[in-house]
Amino acid sequence: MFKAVLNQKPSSPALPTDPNCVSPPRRRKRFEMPLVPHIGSKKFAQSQNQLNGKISNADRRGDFFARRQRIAQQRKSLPIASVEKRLVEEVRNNDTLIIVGETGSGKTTQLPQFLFNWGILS
Ligand SMILES: Nc1ncnc2c1ncn2[C@@H]1O[C@H](COP(=O)(O)OP(=O)(O)OP(=O)(O)O)[C@@H](O)[C@H]1O
Repeated sequence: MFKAVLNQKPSSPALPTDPNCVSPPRRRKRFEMPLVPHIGSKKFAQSQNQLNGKISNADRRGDFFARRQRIAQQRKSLPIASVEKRLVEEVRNNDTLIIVGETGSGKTTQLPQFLFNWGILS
């Protein structure tokens, strides 16, 4: 029975060979993040140390709000934060988007959160 199913011809032609099938053009784009003082640079390390130092005592006491504030500040300091809105628009407007940015700029950890917050992912 399995063999019989495999030998059956499809009743309609496959989409790619159908001359009447015109697929819409795919929109592709390359998005390059701006270079900003970043991981590996002294300035970035200093800014992260400042952020860590500022609230670390409250953090140690398990202060939820201080911890949340520190995370928010660290997220804001990442290069990807400055292009959040533009990036979300590009994701909306393109079928394929290649995002180029320095290592540690926030592509992996921040982009999914942006897409969730802007209602693109649920
Ligand atoms: N588990 C973690 N704890 C603390 N900080 C983290 C953690 N994971 C990532 N980070 C920090 O978050 C920032 C963004 O990292 P992320 O992995 O999103 O960058 P990326 O652009 O995807 O990097 P890559 O190109 O190397 O994958 C970096 O500064 C990184 O050090």
